[in-house]
Amino acid sequence: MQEAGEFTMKMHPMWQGPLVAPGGNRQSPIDIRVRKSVFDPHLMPLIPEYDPRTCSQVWNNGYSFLVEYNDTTDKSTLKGGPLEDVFRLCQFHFHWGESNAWGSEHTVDRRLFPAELHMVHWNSNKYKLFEEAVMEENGLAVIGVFLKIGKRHEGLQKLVDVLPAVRHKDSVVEFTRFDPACLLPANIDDYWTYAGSLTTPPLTEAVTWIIMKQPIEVSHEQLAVFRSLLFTSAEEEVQKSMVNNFRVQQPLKGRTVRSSFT
Ligand SMILES: COc1cccc(CN2CCc3cc(OS(N)(=O)=O)c(OC)cc3C2)c1
Ligand SMILES: [Zn+2]
Repeated sequence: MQEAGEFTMKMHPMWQGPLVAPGGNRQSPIDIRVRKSVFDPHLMPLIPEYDPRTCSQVWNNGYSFLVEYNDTTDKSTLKGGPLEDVFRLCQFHFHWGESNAWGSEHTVDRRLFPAELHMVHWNSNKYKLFEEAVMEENGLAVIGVFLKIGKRHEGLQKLVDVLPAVRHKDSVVEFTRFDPACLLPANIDDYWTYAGSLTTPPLTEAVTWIIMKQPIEVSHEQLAVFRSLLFTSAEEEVQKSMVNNFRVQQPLKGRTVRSSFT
C-alpha cells in the first residue's frame, strides 16, 4: 500500500490550486494519527435516517459525480454522534485515484485507500439553505467512508450502472429510490471526528467531519467505471479522465481528532 507523499501524479488543475486556503486554520483533508486521537466517551452513536424517495439525480460537476437528494424537508437526516443539531442530506460523491494505490482524501496513519465516499449534510436547525450553511462554522456535517478493493458492492452497482449516462462534465441523469445507508459500513459506531473544511471550492471551514473506521468493499471493476468518467464536457476537444480528484493533505494546526472508540 502506497503512503501519502511517496508518489507524484498529474492532478486536475483545481487541485493544483491553493494548497491551504488563505488564512485557513481548519482545512481538510488530514492524516488521522490513530495514537494521537483522543477517545471521547461523550460521543453518541450516529443516527442516519434516510428516505430513498428523496433521491433525485446524478450529476457530473466536473470534479466528481454527485448523487443529489431533495433537501427541502427533513426527510433524510443525520443526527447524533458529535452533532448537536439535525443535518439534512443534500448529496454524496466520491474521490478516487488513477490506480488502486491511492485516491482517498483522508489517510489513517498515512495509509491511503483507493477511494473515499463523502455524504454531505447541512444544519437545517440553524439555516434555511445549503448555500447559507456552507459559510458557517457549524453549517455542514460530512460522513467519510473509505473504499477498499474486495467483493462487489451490490448496493453500489445500481449507481455504477448509470455512470455511463453522466460520462461528461455537466451531464445529469434522473436517479431515484436509492438508499445511501447501503453505502455505510456495518459498524457506524466507530469513527473519528474533527473540525475541518470542504475539500473542493468554496473550501469553507464549515465541516464537522465524521470518518468511519470500517471501510466498505467494492470490486476493482466497479472502481474502473468511476475512472471511465471525464472531467471534460462533450464539446471539449481533449477529453480528460476523471481520476485523482482528491485534495492534498492539509496541516493539522493543533486540532484534536476525537475517536468514538478506544
Ligand atoms: C447548493 O449550493 C452550493 C453552494 C456552493 C457550492 C455548491 C456545490 N458544492 C457543494 C459542496 C461540495 C463539496 C464537495 O466535496 S467535499 N469533499 O465535500 O468538499 C464536492 O465534491 C465534488 C462538491 C460540492 C458541490 C452548492
Ligand atoms: Zn468530497
